[in-house]
Amino acid sequence: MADLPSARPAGSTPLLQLRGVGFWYPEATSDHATAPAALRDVTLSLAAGDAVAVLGPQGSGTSTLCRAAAGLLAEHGRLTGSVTVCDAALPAQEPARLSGAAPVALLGDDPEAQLTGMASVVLDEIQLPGRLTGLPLTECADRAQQVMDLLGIAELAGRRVEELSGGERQLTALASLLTLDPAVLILDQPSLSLDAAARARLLNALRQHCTAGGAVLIAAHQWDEVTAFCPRTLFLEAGSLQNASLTNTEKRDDDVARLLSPAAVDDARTAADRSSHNAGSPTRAARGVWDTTGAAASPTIAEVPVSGPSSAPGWSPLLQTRGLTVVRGGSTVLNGVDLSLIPGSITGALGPNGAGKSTLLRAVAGLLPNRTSGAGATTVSGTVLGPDGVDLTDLPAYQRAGHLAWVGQDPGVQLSASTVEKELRQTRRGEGRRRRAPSADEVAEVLGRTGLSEHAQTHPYDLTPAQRKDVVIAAALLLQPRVLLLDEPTLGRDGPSMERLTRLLRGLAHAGCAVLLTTHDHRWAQMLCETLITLTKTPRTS
Ligand SMILES: Nc1ncnc2c1ncn2[C@@H]1O[C@H](COP(=O)(O)OP(=O)(O)OP(=O)(O)O)[C@@H](O)[C@H]1O
Repeated sequence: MADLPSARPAGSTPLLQLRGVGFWYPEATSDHATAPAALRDVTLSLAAGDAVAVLGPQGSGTSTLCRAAAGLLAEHGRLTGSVTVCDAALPAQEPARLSGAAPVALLGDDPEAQLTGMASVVLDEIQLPGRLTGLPLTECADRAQQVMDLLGIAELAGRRVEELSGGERQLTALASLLTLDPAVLILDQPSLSLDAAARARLLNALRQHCTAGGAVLIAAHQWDEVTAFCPRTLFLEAGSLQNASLTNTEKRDDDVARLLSPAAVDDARTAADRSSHNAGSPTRAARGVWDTTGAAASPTIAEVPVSGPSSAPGWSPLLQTRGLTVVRGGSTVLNGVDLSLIPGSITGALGPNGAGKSTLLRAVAGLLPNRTSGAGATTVSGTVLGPDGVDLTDLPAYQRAGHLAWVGQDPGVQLSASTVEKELRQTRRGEGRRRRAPSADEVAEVLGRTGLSEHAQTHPYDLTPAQRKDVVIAAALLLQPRVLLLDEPTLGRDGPSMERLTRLLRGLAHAGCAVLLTTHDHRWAQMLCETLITLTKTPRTS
């Protein structure tokens, strides 16, 4: 950005330098010599213009590395080695004293924790970091306008934060960070929830950041066009950076040129496709990274049969919608959606950010009660029929739950217990006085199916966002639903987790369940779903 006070040192001084960084979380610090480290001897240097992707499976330490690089770890465990940003040692460095130009800014990987909760309107949220760092109001407004234009979200400026879709929230959080014009931009899974067009705009923003002399560090469990943007790819395994790094330098210029051409959306996918077929792709898969560009090739996923009981004659739909229409805040979000889900089917709902995918699932689950006045005015019309043709249209959510289970985009809102096991034990199946808690064996079984066996006694908020989603999926499985509604189940998953999810869903379909899911991972959806529906975004009238 032009004419801003710069926190960047001149010349070739590294903007970010980690030297021999080790980190132990508090529970491991008592026995530092033998306890497993979350990070071990990590050495990494980023100069002006550098973009580095650190890839690794869930639990490998990618988020810990991001927080260490941002100076956010030392108080919560034992940190060894050193971290310097723009020649200042962290965590002593204080961004607030640098006249609005922050040396380092971090976008975390938890979509539920990215927004401040201090602003009710998007424009205020985006301006907030600048205002907190003492920038003049006009400067805050100028920067906010620039980053909203860059990320293509100017239309969101006056919207209420609580009304945003998942992708709109992610873009708002990114915009807030960019207003700080940080020297080092640290992004933990920045593509979470973003559609292809938004990913292309993010790439453009990252390119501008690097061209202007900044540096970018991206951490991810998934390979996509945003990680492919980085000329250097490193792998993290059990907290250690591995020797086998993938240098994309020779293809970078070509790929980036394509990614940023006018047809950036299609080209972004093409470039990532091409990258996935280079020598690095097997390396990524072997290291537990999910390749959003090559999902169909996974042999372990192909093992589970696709067809369920739907092939038997005489099965009637488990879920039907007729003319399902949702109007929110005066704008039509869903317009006459007709769906029919037969037993054993997996249906994918695709569409850009804000198209109404979550709204569809919530409307089916009965989670959008009619409210005719006020800021969140919502009207739902049309018909929803459940298993055996039972009319769910006028039933409240808790009564629909006997027929279908809903796993929302944000798992946090569905969790309330202090351990994973307690959360699952409080799931109640059946109706009225016949409702009963699941047995210990039933809980153990779903923990195994969702890969959570080792985490039975873990607090859900000590899990990764993807694992938290698994807890909610496990609770849904305990309800033995005939219809499963699954909102964005792929977010933040590594390769093994994606394969487990895929097997789980195919197993459910094989047992006769009907699954309706939403995702931005189109390759995965094409491989998994027999039916794909695409929702389009309707222009807002207010
Ligand atoms: N309470 C509300 N009042 C007004 N508009 C709302 C409300 N809640 C959601 N919306 C809007 O409805 C539209 C659809 O949102 P929804 O979350 O269903 O989109 P989505 O397709 O799931 O998007 P994403 O891919 O980003 O998750 C968005 O424009 C969103 O801002």
